[in-house]
Amino acid sequence: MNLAAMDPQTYDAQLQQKRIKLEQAFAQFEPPEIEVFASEPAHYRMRAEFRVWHEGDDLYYYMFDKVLNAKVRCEQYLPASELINKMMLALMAELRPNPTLRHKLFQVDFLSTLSGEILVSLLYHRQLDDDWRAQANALKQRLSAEFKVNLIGRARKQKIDLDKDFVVESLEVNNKTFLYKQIENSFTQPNAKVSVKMLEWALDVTQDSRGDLLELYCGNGNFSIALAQNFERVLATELAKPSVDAAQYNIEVNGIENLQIIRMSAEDFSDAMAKKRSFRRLDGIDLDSYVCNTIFVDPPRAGIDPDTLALVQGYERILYISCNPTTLQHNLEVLSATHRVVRFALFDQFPYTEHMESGVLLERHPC
Ligand SMILES: C[S@@+](CC[C@H](N)C(=O)[O-])C[C@H]1O[C@@H](n2cnc3c(N)ncnc32)[C@H](O)[C@@H]1O
Repeated sequence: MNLAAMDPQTYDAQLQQKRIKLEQAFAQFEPPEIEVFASEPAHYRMRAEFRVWHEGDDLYYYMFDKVLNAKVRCEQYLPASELINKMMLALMAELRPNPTLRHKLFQVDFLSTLSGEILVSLLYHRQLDDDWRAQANALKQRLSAEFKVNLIGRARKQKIDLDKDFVVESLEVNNKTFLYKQIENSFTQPNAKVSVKMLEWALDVTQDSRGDLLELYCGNGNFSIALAQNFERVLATELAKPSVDAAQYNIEVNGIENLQIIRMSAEDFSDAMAKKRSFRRLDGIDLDSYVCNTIFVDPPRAGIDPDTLALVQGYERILYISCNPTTLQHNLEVLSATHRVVRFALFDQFPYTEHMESGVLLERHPC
């Protein structure tokens, strides 16, 4: 974290620098002009985590500043949503004078939404007992006068949900509302408003699609749910069980009837598609019945492994969302032998940092 860089006055200039850097890094692939999607310059992060410092009777949130090489007290945090900032103040005012709730508390995580829900996780270096539970319940009651809040207590091998361990986000995508269950400690896009721009861009680049869609690394169905309208059917896979459970909920609550999610790693799924191995989880799913011209991938920072990349390369159109330009570059070095980049976007998910989220649409070279 570099707190000095977080200056809304310099936001536009910082984004231009990112655009230039991305343009230079990908020049070898001769992409069309980059489409740039800016963030809000403040209050754009829906998640934030803070360490907690104890100093006599005082108690405060802090972050580690890489440039100053020091911890910095945070009463408020510019990147975090307004809801998180409001909750930071209300929560700390409650925790500071409460011996039970502050005892050995070392971290607080916030997960907020545009829908107004917020989840607060309190992390401790001690086991949590009935006294903690009673105090936490009373705290939740008091906070509920002002917030749609849920509290979770965590300690080594212990997790106490006072009510539920998720929030339901509501995103307006091209004038349609989609609901998304987001589970504590599972992957969700951090910048909700930029996430909406990503969904709208993905809908735009796939609007003339034919047939079915195969999606790898689908998380809680963030893209799958929105993209289903552009395809006959969607088959999506994801490794993490909580995300798959959230995706099933999201299919139901959004009334999506042409989307099926399977819990499987991309590597195993590639083996199944290549008929190298068979898997019980695929019983009842006729992979050969899917007619997919398009594959959609949104892998973790490590990018796509070689076997999965070989599978991806077999499709006519590849839509690739990436949170790591370095691994995207490596994967494009392989894919560019058969495909060319026809759309290229920079989504500023992570203002004031080096991180860059990009979107690439590739089409197979004509033979
Ligand atoms: C960048 S996130 C994208 C999630 C989703 N597309 C979204 O927008 O929320 C990458 C996802 O890949 C999943 N993942 C990580 N390694 C995987 C693997 N080997 N096979 C399948 N999924 C994996 C993670 O659990 C995570 O949900």
